[in-house]
Amino acid sequence: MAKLSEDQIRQALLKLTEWKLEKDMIVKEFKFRDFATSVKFLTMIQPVADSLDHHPDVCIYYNRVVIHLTTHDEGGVTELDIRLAEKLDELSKTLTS
Ligand SMILES: C[C@H](O)[C@H](O)[C@H]1CNC2=NC(N)=NC(=O)C2=N1
Repeated sequence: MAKLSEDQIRQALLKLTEWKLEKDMIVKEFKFRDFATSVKFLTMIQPVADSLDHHPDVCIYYNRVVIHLTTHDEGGVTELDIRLAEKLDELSKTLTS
């Protein structure tokens, strides 16, 4: 899948919640009530990432989960990153509401 231009990425971010463009990645910090919920979020991400064959870079800091998305094979952000970001936003809502 082809790398998106900066304009295309910024346009795509408009339909996402609180994702930022940082160099060749899009980044978001998700906040949960505790560490168990952070870990649960990660376990929910795994099947989605495997089904898309697209995997996030993840850091957990107690109740915060920082996700970096990029397409390693292309060296930048592609439509796959945008698709995964949308799915992560949906998943996170089931844990915070
Ligand atoms: C062989 C496999 O399809 C590739 O290595 C996939 C796996 N998951 C991936 N995830 C991400 N984020 N970028 C990739 O380029 C990528 N490539």
